[in-house]
Amino acid sequence: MIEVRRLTKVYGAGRAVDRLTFTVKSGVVTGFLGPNGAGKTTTLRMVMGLDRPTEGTATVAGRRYADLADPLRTVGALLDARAVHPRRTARDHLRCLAASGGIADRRVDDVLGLVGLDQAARRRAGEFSLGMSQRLGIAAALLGDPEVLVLDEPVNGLDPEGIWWIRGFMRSLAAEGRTVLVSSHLMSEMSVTADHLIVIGRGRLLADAGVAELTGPQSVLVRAARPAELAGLLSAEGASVSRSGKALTVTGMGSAAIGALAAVRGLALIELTPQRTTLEEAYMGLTGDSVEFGGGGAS
Ligand SMILES: Nc1ncnc2c1ncn2[C@@H]1O[C@H](COP(=O)(O)OP(=O)(O)OP(=O)(O)O)[C@@H](O)[C@H]1O
Repeated sequence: MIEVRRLTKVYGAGRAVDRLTFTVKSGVVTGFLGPNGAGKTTTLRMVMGLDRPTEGTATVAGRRYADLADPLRTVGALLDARAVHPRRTARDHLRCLAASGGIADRRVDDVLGLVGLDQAARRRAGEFSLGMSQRLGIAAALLGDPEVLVLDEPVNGLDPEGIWWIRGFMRSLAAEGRTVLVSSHLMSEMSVTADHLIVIGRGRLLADAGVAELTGPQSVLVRAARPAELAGLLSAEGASVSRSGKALTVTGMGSAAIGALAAVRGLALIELTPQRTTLEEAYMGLTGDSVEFGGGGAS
């Protein structure tokens, strides 16, 4: 578990992170979303003990990073995949990290296998593609077999195969009961990867909710030959109905139930369409006022 309480980071006159409070639970993938400059990396660096909070706390498994008895075995992070010695082989890079954390050499081969880099183990890390570098970074994060994983923009710049692999890998780590926090500025990516979302803008918390919750309650658009009759029937069954001409917007009842009720009463339907706010729309609505540099027009 990761717990962030009133976490604040001030740089000069600006607040990169502003009294942020949230909890990241185990067993699910939690997306950490926000536009560029929202404060995601700064937050993750404070969680990992790389930056000191101006105020507030960030703890992993109940302790600040600096107070962890065995940090590599508690939390692993991918913050900058290119932060490797370019002439060192992938294997040697991991062996150095393992040695510094008192981790046995054989774990290096285990993690290289886990991320699919066994064939590239003796190649220099400086020759790796971005996708391979991301895999190496994830291997490093997994060295201590930690219960908590923090990944900063792991799919940035990857091709579809690389994205697909990382997505599945994060899901499998969460399914093992680990805590997985992954940052992104792309809602489209997080909507297919994460179960839970923490959305920030200008350093502040904008939303902390399940993916389904963020899209709001589902409504169904129904067009019927005899709309007044159908509206009365649906209302009597407990649905909320608003009417505009032949079109009804129904909440509180799914499309299957609406179709079944109409069929039983012999009411012809012209259209029956579930309406759902896309996550992208929900995200734009949340972060619209908090982007650093808007695309034209007023900011
Ligand atoms: N070392 C620093 N000194 C001064 N300002 C900083 C520093 N690090 C970050 N900032 C500022 O803090 C704000 C948050 O930056 P941060 O990198 O945490 O955002 P982010 O959400 O990770 O953005 P991105 O998606 O672009 O990586 C930005 O306005 C940035 O310019």
